[in-house]
Amino acid sequence: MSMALRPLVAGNWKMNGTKLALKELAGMAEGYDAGLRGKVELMICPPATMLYLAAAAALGSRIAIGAQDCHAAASGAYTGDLSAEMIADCGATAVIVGHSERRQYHRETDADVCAKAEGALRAGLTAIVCVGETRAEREAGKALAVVGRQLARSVPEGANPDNLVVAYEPVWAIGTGLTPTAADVAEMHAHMRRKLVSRLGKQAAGIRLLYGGSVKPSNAAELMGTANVDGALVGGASLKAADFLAIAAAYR
Ligand SMILES: O=C(CO)COP(=O)(O)O
Repeated sequence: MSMALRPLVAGNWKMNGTKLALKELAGMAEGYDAGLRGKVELMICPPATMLYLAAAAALGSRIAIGAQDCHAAASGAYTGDLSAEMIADCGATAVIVGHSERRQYHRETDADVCAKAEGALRAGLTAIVCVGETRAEREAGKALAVVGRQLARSVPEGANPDNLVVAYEPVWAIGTGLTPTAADVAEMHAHMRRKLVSRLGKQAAGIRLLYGGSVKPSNAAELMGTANVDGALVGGASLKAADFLAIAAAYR
């Protein structure tokens, strides 16, 4: 944890949740107000179908709402897509871009991710840019190089660090119950910090670097306590208020 940065614990609900899940959000808001507010920022990224309702429900609780993807353009003939402006119009304040599931299943390239991040910044949203190596890349000793390259190509030149969050999500750790060691996370996050500072300048020291991939209540304190880890991007364990709050409680 970097002492100077306000930690962020964000939940990515992926393609889970109908409006019934708003009761989990209400539970999160209740737990947040009862002792976590002021210590950690919380965000939930529900499916796009829930953004408007979730943002309205989260009003007053100060849990931020984000989307999981956006199109790079502000508007146009892109059937089925959503622009960052539309996401902002729903009351969301952030959007995840370049999640490995988008890179894998939708063949998004670093250039696509960079254009989406630019769209997010244009619309006044915080861009949460995801990077991470595959198992084969880690086993080949290429993890640092792969993530360094993704960062160089996916983070917009001249981005304002205030509106940028970077999430390190090793692909092999997502949904598998496997996590890197704290030493591997520390090495990767220090590497990411150096790369971002050399690209964006000194203010990049203020960019929050999240770890994501099988974060659970049982491993949150160790992962969140690692140098240069300024929070978490949580998948499965963000679907239930009790688990999500137990992870955020690493910052209590
Ligand atoms: O992909 C993730 C968050 O974006 C991580 O998912 P899990 O926490 O389910 O491993």
